[in-house]
Amino acid sequence: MQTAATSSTSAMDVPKHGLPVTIITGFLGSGKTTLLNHILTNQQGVKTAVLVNEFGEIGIDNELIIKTDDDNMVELSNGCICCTINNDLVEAVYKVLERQDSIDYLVVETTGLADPLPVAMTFLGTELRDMTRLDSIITVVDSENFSLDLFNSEAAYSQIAYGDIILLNKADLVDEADLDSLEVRIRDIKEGARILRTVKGQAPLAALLSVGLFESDKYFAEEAEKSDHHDHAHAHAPEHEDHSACDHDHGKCEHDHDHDHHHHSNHLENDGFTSVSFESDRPFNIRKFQHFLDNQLPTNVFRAKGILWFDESPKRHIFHLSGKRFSLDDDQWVSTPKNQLVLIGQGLDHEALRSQVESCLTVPSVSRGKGFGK
Ligand SMILES: Nc1nc2c(ncn2[C@@H]2O[C@H](COP(=O)(O)OP(=O)(O)OP(=O)(O)O)[C@@H](O)[C@H]2O)c(=O)[nH]1
Repeated sequence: MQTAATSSTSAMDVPKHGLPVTIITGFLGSGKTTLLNHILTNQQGVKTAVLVNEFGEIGIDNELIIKTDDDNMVELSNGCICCTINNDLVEAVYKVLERQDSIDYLVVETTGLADPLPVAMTFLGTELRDMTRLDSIITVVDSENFSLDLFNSEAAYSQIAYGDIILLNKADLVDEADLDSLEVRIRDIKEGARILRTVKGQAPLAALLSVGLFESDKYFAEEAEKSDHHDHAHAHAPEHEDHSACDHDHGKCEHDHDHDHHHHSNHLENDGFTSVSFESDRPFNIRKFQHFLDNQLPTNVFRAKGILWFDESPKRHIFHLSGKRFSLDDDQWVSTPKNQLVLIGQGLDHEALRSQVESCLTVPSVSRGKGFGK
């Protein structure tokens, strides 16, 4: 294992030890960003840095995460945190640590398709181990859409299996009996987890943060066992090369996903999920977009999110689709209007979707040029 001395000197000057870290994981659209916003809004006096990793080429989340006083958010570029991001994650955490005077807590939001274990191992198995303290993994579950077999997703299983705290979120959308049976199924996978029922992630922060539920000893034992079974060479940037962590991480990937390290982006098609990202500086025609949603959007699009601009509206519209449910909320534009939309699903026909979305575009109406909507 490479020692910490090989990392950047400035990073090693960081005196901060044991920065508490919470990893928020959970399937696509389960409510991770909503939970994050709940935490950020209610953390009185605690300066929290946020690392966000998103699935899809356009980072919509950085628009959706509430801004606190200090610029505390670092967006990790598109990628699977499990493989591509390992170095970026280490780098990003260093950046946070370097801001020693301001940060008390770190929250990492993974993509909905990430296995949280490699993320945890990045904290435990690299030089970050000495500077951070993994507090817990929080798994957000969409109580309405949750199904382990539906997506045949390894990641979805892993998210439950490694959750220290599991939020049965969207409790408002299902009845009590469904929540009870969901809880039983989840306990089958993860005995002993702290299970809380939430609406919009609204759990008391004392039950979520600084709880000390992550047991690293257990992980090292499990992972050491796994790493005995494979020999894995992986090209991490030399300054952060740490094969104890790397082997562990990618051993899991290899076994689970038949993973090819020369094609990291392929791994993003995790469990068959891919994303189509769409951006335009032209507005949508609202009727055409409605037609797209009602008649064209295939059922294999499981998740969509967008910041939408309609020619007919002066407002900025926040669009979400999770499962079959979609919502459109509005607020004010603070920058020049444009359209950003990400569609995520299994077996998507990228070309068809792109051309359908494109055909919803229209030329901005003349009235807009005269000031309407500005
Ligand atoms: N009814 C209901 N809707 C919720 C709840 N929590 C979140 N939502 C909605 O679910 C949608 C997805 O929430 P997000 O917080 O963006 O989910 P996410 O897990 O961050 O999504 P990805 O990062 O794309 O995987 C949004 O429209 C939320 O407003 C809840 O408890 N009840």
